[in-house]
Amino acid sequence: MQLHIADNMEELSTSVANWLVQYIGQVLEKQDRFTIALSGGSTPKKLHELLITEAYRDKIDWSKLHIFWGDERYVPIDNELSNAKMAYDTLLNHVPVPAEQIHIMRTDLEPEASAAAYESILHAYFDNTPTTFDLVLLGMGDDGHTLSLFPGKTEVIHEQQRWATSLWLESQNMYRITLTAPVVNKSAAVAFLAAGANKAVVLKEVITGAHQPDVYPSQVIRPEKGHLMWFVDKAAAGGISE
Ligand SMILES: O=C1O[C@H](COP(=O)(O)O)[C@@H](O)[C@H](O)[C@H]1O
Repeated sequence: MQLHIADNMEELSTSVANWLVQYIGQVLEKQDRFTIALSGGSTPKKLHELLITEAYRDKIDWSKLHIFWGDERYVPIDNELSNAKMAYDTLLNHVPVPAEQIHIMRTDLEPEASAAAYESILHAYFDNTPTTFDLVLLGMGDDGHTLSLFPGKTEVIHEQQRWATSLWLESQNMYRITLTAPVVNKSAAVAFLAAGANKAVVLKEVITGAHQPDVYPSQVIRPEKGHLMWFVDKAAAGGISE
């Protein structure tokens, strides 16, 4: 595991953007597509905004990117809570990724049908490849959740077979659709982005504490062969050092 600590959100997003440009370029020297799962929430917004600036936009061959999501809130795509809407507004509406290479988690189907449809897409992409995604970008909530793997949602946290599933979240009165650990842990690289002092206590437990994935679901993310990176700001790092 590699831990990168930036001074603030701006620097954190810049480090990830620089690393991303270099990593995508390196992967595309060996293959003709780059598969990436985006995260939702608020943390990636700054990164997205940077990637569409002149400094970065032309350094990425967007035509070769294939876009997925790590999880989705079961709301219509024009709802402010939609992870897909956030990514379109801040990134995808501004870069030339072919529409047929963008795979949203659908919320116009029943939650379980949507998860099953997503799994079919994932299997079509990855059944004959040694790894799944080239990169999964993840966030972490201040309760330790990542994707839509929330504390106490034991069955979903410990899922072994399915690559995508749906779940009901009482606390938010909402269904979620999420990738599961088996498909994420087969990725070539996973990068967590976390910022803010409200994440410090949990981040320390996730990275340095005992393995308790039911309490801290982010701990279930352990790529089998791929790289695991954490990009965090000083506030989230608290007392942890690189
Ligand atoms: O609900 C969610 O939250 C996490 C963390 O979001 P953040 O606002 O703290 O960055 C996010 O990674 C996930 O995709 C999203 O559905």
